[in-house]
Amino acid sequence: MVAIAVDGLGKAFKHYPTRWARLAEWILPGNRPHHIPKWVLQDINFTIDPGEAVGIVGVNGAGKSTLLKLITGTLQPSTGTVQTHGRLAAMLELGMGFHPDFTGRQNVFMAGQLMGLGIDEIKDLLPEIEKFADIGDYIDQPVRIYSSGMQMRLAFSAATAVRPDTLIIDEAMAVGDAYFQAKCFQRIARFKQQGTTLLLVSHSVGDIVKHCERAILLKNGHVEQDGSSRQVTNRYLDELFGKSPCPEVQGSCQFGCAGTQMLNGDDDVFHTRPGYCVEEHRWGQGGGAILDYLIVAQGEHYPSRIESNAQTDFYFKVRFDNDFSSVVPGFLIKTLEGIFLYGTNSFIANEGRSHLAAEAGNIKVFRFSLPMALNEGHYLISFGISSGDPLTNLEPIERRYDSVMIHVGRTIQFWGLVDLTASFETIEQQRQLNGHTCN
Ligand SMILES: Nc1ncnc2c1ncn2[C@@H]1O[C@H](COP(=O)(O)OP(=O)(O)OP(=O)(O)O)[C@@H](O)[C@H]1O
Repeated sequence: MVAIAVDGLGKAFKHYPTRWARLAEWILPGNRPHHIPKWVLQDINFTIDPGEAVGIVGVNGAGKSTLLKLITGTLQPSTGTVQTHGRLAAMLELGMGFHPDFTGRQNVFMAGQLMGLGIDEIKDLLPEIEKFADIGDYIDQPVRIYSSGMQMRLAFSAATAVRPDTLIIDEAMAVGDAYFQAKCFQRIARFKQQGTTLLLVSHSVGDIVKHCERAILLKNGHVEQDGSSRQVTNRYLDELFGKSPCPEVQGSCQFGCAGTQMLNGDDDVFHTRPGYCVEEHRWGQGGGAILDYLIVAQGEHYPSRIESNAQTDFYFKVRFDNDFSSVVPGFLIKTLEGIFLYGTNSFIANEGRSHLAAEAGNIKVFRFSLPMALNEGHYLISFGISSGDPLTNLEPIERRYDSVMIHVGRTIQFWGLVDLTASFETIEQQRQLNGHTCN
């Protein structure tokens, strides 16, 4: 028996080209239809086994929420079938359909009954629901005065008061604060251990990889990929950031071959390289251009995954169109959320010893080498070339911010984003001697 079986599922919404078309269809029901079917899901097929944790990813409008609504029965399919087994709890949208004029407590009773619980059962569960939601006296206030985070707290707490066979969550937890989200994920993890099937829609690749072993990528209403969450989320990020595979330079040869390719050409091929982000921010005052880049780690060019702490070389090639008495290449790493993790330039990295000049027509390749002392995740790389005095006034010739995305693999060596390479020792500070304390 499977937990969820989706077979040939499709959903078309009615799209009316004009205001009058809707009216015409309403007042002339027997007449020809005045709408155009807008298919948002077509021919979706998959099964989910009991106890599996599956993430659904896809860009805005890909059909994720519609799929969950079809699975939970909130929407009726236009084609195909959905079968679910066991008790299903779903957090589809904020507030789980809470009535704004009723209090939190009254809403919990209504939601509990909709989930098939009896009044006495709900009464027994209420103290635990209140404790988990932790919204204090608001439980007796009308839901309309709740913040979105408070609604989500109460909704999650009520929906998961009894372990469901299948738990379906649509991005709803994003409105909770970090502490409450962690509490929710702890509960979800416990349910998973006890056999609950999980279906999770999230734009957070980290959450999908952490909580789901499998993921499904929806694209334009179709299943684009169904596989391990790591592979599928990588593909999703490629969709988001526009990675363009470049098979001729992928592989595991040493730097020489691609390095020669980099050195030889003078075309701008930056955007053709694996990991390139179409949404880069490219700017500067001119006088040169960053044409190409290469990443080498573990003996691989453009590795799809860099092991945490692996020594990594970032090469980038610059064409100079003007003469510069001093040029300064620079390099930055940020998280996908934009947190600036690390930046350096040739001057800082060489402790002030580096002085570089360039003439119009020169093409130069620069390299920053560093251990990828970061935790698992995706990061954005920026390259820059500036002119002027690195101590007083640098003018950007060209900067390609957030132009490359890298994926750093899992580590068990530290917690947090960055490996600050702490050392540890036990210091024996005090010794007891004959009842006296000696330092
Ligand atoms: N009730 C509706 N009537 C008409 N079109 C709808 C309706 N609900 C959804 N759609 C359309 O279906 C498409 C898929 O929407 P859906 O909300 O499922 O996408 P999604 O992947 O969940 O997006 P997001 O990441 O933005 O939440 C969108 O183009 C949306 O406009």
